[in-house]
Formats: sequence, C-alpha cells, structure tokens
Amino acid sequence: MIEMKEDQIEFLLSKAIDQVKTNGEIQLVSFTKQVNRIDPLVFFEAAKMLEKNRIFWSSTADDFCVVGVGKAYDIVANKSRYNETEKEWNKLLQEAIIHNPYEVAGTGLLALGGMSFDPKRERSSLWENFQPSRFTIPEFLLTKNNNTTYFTINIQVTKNDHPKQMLRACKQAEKKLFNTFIKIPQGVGIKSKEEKNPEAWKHSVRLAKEKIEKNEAKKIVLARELRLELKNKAEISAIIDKLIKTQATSYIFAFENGNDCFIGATPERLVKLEKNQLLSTCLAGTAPRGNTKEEDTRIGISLLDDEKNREEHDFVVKMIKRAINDYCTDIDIPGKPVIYPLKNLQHLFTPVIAKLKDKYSIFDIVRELHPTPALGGTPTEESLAFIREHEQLDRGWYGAPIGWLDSNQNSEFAVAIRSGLIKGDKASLFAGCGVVKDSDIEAEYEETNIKFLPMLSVLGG
Ligand SMILES: C=C(O[C@H]1C=CC=C(C(=O)O)[C@@H]1O)C(=O)O
Ligand SMILES: [Mg+2]
Repeated sequence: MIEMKEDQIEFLLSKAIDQVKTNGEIQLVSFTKQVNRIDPLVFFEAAKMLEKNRIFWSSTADDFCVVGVGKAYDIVANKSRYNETEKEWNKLLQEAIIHNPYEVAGTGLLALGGMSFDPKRERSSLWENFQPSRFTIPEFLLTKNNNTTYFTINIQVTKNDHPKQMLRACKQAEKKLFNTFIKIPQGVGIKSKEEKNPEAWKHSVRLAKEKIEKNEAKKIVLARELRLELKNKAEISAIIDKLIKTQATSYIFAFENGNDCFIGATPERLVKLEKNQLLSTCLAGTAPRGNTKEEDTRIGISLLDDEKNREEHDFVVKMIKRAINDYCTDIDIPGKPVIYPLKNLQHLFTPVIAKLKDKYSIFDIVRELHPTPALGGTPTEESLAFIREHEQLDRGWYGAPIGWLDSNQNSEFAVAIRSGLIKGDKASLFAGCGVVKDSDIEAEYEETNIKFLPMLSVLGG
C-alpha cells in the first residue's frame, strides 16, 4: 500500500496555498491512497454523519463503484453547458496539484454530475435544487474498481488556509467515513400513489401519432410521472441497497441535494471512454419478462422480430452511428439487435464500439449523442419541440446524461431513466416510451407502467 506521509501532504497543501496567494486561481489539491475493502454503501451511509451531499454511482457489470461526499468544487453551467463545463474542467486540471500513483479509472480528481434533459424548458419547482448542469468534484471519494478500493481527498485551497488544520479536519472526517459498524436502514414503504394526468398523457400520444402519420416526425418519446407519498422520510441507502439487489445489470445512481435525491437504476449506457476506447449503447424497444423460461424466451424472440419495436430501435442505431461518425474511427455496430433482459422487462440492445479521434473529448460525444431517439425522437429538433409543447412534465434530470469523468481521460455517462426524484417523504417517478407510427396508445401506457416498476418495487409499491 503506497501511502503519502503526512509531511508530504502538508508540503503539497503549503505549495497550493502559496500558488493561490500569487495567482488567485481556483486551486485544487487531490491525494489518493489505496485502502482496505469497505462496502461502498456502508461508506455512503456513514457519510450521513458529515451532513454533506452524497453521490452514489455503480456499474455492477464492471465491479465499479464511486461514492462522492461533499464538494471541493461545483462546475455549474447554463446555456452552452458542454463548452462551459469542459473549459472550466480543463482549467481546474491545469492548476490542480494531484497526487495519484494509481492509473486506475475513477480515482483521483474526478467530477460527478448531470444535467437537465432540455435546457430550453423552463425549470419547475420540482427540480429547483437541480441546476441545468452541475458536476461536483467531491471532497471525499471512495472508488471500488476491480476488487481494489481507493480513497481520495480533494480540497479547494484558499489563501487563509492552514495545512495542519486542514489535515486534522480530513483525518476526523476520514475516521467517521470508515466506520464499518454502520447498518443500512430499512425502507419506509408507500402510503399513496397518484398517476399524474394519465388521460392527458394518452392524448399527447395520440397527437404524436397524428404528427407521425402526417410525416412531420418519425418517432417521439413521451414521458409521464407517478407521484408517491411515502410512509416516512426516504432512506436513500435503503433504496440503493434494494436497487443493487434487484437490478444487477443496471447502473445504480443517486445524486443528493439537501432534502432531494435523484435516484435510479438505468440499463442505458450513453458512452464510456477509457482513453480513446469508446463504448455506447442503442437501447430501445421493450417487452415484459415471461413467467416461465419458455414464455420469457418466446417473448424475447417475438420482440426481436417485432416490426414496431425494431423501428423504435433502429432510429436509435442510425442516429448514434451518424452522431459519432465524424468523431470516431473503427466504428463497429452489429446489424441486428440482441435481447437485454432486466428484472421487470426486456429490451432490444445493440452495442457500439469505436475509437475516439485524438482531438475530441467526452464533452463532444455527450453533446452529439444527447438526446438519442431513445429519449427524444427522430428528427431530434421536431421531437423536442413536440415534447416541450405537449408533455405535462418537467423532466429535469430524468432522461438526461449523468455520469463521471476523471483527470486521466476516463469517463462514463448513462441516460437517467428508471428513476425518481425523492423529496423527503414524497417521490416522483418517471417513465417514457417511444411513440412510432404503429404505436398502440394503451400498449404504450402499459409499457410505461412496467418501466415504473424498478423504482416502485424498491420503494415498497
Ligand atoms: C424512456 C424510457 O425508456 C427508453 C429506453 C429504452 C426503451 C424505450 C422504449 O422501448 O420505449 C425507451 O425509448 C424510460 O424508461 O423512461
Ligand atoms: Mg417502447
């Protein structure tokens, strides 16, 4: 275990303080060490003691998990959010003093965050605590990658700081965070459920179909909301715990903001970058799971051959192919989808592999990909305009890119679906579906009902 000595850390902090005194720039100091294994969820629960916002992210398939606590710095952006964020991130990296001897993805100086689905839509009070785009460099970060665990402390240094005091504060926080006696609380259960305007939603599906019949669009994704009242204030770690246990092939995420928490289990990768290796996913087209193995296989086979679902899916494949074409080489996309099974439903899935050209970054790709026709539609602008006009819901961060990036050019973004916004003892769950020319309104309605299940079931519904 390589660990930095205290006097070395003190030296780095003093150096950083001196730099702030001379150039007045935002100065981050980051140091990482390997630590003994700890359950990231126990760490997340222990972090409650510090009364700071927490972020949870796991990609179960890769045995990868990061937990962020507090903020060393927030990159908040508005209108041209990709450019603004990239510029600020690069500037922070340029000035930062980073001690991270491990070239391991997800360790060291890292930002976690997300953005709203549509920056042109006015923000409603539901999402008042979630900016149009925010990436947090957490003060404390636990990373679990391939069975090894790392702990990073990120500090924004100011000119009046004292290295010794800072070190003492860090050590105290660290002690609290690594309290392994912490127990994960129980869930709280649901008191009541209310579907928000199901008839108005069905009407908007009818209007979307009419628009498609008139050839003004080919696909429009429409979402709706399920409001819940919980029996008590939600326990975020209890929800994460259940999501991990029930949604083994999804990303599990939680972004806390005071009393609010945006949380979910999404199967949809937007993009993963390891240096220049790019992975993306086309995921659209849905059917339920069967009750027996035979029924399940039969449903899967008919989903693969179903014209309506294939059309929904193929719009996504075409768009992603086109979107990355100028930015990548060696693009490999199979000609046919396969089945991606989840606990409550199954999807059509086409993986995308490519190499990112040197001059481009994760921000270029996220900007080009979002929203794919799995969440927006085809053509993009027409479908977005329709959603703005007819959807009864402020999507906020639902359906938008969420993820992380580190200082070693690794990053991963998912599309925030199968999710909900928790506000104390209230919750709003979101689910949408792709409307195409052969859509049946009642069948689409049923599809959204199944898509509520991953969140609904872990909340006790
Ligand atoms: C919009 C959602 O799902 C998308 C992703 C996969 C399949 C979809 C579908 O078949 O309609 C949707 O495009 C959602 O879960 O809220
Ligand atoms: Mg669908």
